[in-house]
Amino acid sequence: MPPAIAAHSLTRSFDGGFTAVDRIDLAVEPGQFFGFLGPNGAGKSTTIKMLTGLLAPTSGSIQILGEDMLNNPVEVKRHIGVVPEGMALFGKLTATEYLHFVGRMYGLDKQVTQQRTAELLEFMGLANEQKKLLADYSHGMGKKLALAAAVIHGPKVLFLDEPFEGVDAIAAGTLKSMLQGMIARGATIFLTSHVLEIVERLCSHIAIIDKGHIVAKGSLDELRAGVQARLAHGEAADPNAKLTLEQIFINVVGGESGATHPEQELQWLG
Ligand SMILES: Nc1ncnc2c1ncn2[C@@H]1O[C@H](COP(=O)(O)OP(=O)(O)OP(=O)(O)O)[C@@H](O)[C@H]1O
Repeated sequence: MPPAIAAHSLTRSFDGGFTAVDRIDLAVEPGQFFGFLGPNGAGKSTTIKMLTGLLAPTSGSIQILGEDMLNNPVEVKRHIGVVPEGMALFGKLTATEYLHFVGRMYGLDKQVTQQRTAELLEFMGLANEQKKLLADYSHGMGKKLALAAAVIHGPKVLFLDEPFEGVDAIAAGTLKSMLQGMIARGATIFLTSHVLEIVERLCSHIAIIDKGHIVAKGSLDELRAGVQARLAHGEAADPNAKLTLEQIFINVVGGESGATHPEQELQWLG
């Protein structure tokens, strides 16, 4: 079986010559819950936009479920769902109108679209907000609706850019169990999040991008072993300590960040 997501030497430069994503390779196997991590500005959203056909790469290749994204984007988009950065909702529609539009756009018939719309709005706790225009939705409500829209056609591969940002704890719990249910039924999920406790609980495999380069990838245990081996050379390391994902992340990308030395910074601040 081909990987659910494969990218080879994927690169994106912007005007002025700045390269946000620099020759990255990714392979996500079917059924994996994959966490894509990195500091602010590392290139996560740019990568997701390329993988989902929202942004053309400068160079490199992308295959989704063995299908070439760049040569056959329409076929690929049938099988994927995406919650992009910024969500891209239509402010002048209600939630029901929006989900009907998205469902029909994916080719679902009217009855299935209506049924799934009602189920999704109920599931997301938005059933009482059906008359409100999306422009008047709160940020968290918009996130939940964007996720509903991303799954209405039952995608095999789901891309989520910060799905838990601004979502309350109860809804986050509901979303997590929905995503785990999708994985149990064979879907593949590619997710970015700065909430590392959630990523640690959900994701079996992880890649970390920093300044456009992949600096670590593998299963959580492989990443842990890599950092542990590096730390073993230092004096402060406890070889028996089980590193959290946050500790792994900070070890992999935190070295140059001013935030790791807060006592040296902003002395004038209170
Ligand atoms: N359209 C654009 N034009 C110029 N530069 C851009 C554009 N889009 C993104 N960038 C730059 O590319 C780099 C990567 O941005 P990206 O949004 O992919 O980061 P990110 O890892 O998702 O960050 P965050 O965690 O803060 O959301 C940043 O330096 C950003 O300023």
